[in-house]
Amino acid sequence: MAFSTTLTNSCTLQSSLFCAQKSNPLSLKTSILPTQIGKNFVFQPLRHSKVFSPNRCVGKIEASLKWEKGYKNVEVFSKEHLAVSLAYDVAQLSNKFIKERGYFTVALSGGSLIKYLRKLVESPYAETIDWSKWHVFWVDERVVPKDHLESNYKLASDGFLSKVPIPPLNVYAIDDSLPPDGAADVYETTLRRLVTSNVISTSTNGLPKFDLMLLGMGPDGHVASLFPGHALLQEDQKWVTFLTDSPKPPSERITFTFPVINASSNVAMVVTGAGKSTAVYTALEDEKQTVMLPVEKVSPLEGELKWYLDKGAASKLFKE
Ligand SMILES: O=C(O)[C@H](O)[C@@H](O)[C@H](O)[C@H](O)COP(=O)(O)O
Repeated sequence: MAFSTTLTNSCTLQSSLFCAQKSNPLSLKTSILPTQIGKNFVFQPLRHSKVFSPNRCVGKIEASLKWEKGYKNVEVFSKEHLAVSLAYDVAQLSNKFIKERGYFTVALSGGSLIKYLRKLVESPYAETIDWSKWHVFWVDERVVPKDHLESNYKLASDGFLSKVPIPPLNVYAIDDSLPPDGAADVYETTLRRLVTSNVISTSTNGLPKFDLMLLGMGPDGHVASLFPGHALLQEDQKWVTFLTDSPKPPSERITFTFPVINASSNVAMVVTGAGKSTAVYTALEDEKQTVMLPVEKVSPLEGELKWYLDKGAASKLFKE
């Protein structure tokens, strides 16, 4: 429950407000959530500056808002403040897990997530995080060469990994010489080896338990390469699987399965843009749809899920 620690430290006032209204969290929009004036939201100051690190204060995150809904922790930021907050939280988790276990295992998605990690490569994190203990994986990857424009590895390497001193052997790209089925099998074998050697923790049900999984979400509610209506949503045996019919190009991909995603210690769901507001609303509102979006299946069994939204992605949550 590492995120909880961060949240409690940073937001005592809201936590008590949220607890008081937890039975109907969306009613918060009429009380402490923002009112909409024209196209702008008015945010209430939320955080106690005395419990912030200096860096957190510099980011003016007091202009964000947050509420809890059961296991779901949700924060809404400007895009800039989202990057500041995400970096702070990732750094906290990195320190915690390196202290506890000697490693920090992080699984990345592709997409816009990578640009929201940009503050991690800046001061103070660039100097203070013990990058030598990081082990980096991909939640999903397109089966293309590593230098291909569509490669999630290339995206992360160019925008993040090349800027920090993570040992190359700790960065687990797919074997891009293999077809999708072979690449998925080899990736799962790698995970099994790292679970055996305790680099990756193990959940009580014997699955790899990543310290942090960083997920994006598509406008259709997909996460990783697990798309609406696809048979892989039900995969419960494999840790890593493949598809050759991805509705989002490129068609050939490998992906972690939901059991592995939900075995994580921490899942950060980083979602921005008004184009995703309907899927965000569907995922966070109470009345369950007959057909669940993939994102609704993200529910860590022994861990913590936290949503990082921008105002566009959160916009439907605030409508009366
Ligand atoms: O390989 C992929 O296509 C990505 O891993 C994908 O799952 C991504 O995370 C979401 O589509 C969100 O992407 P955006 O944040 O760019 O919308």
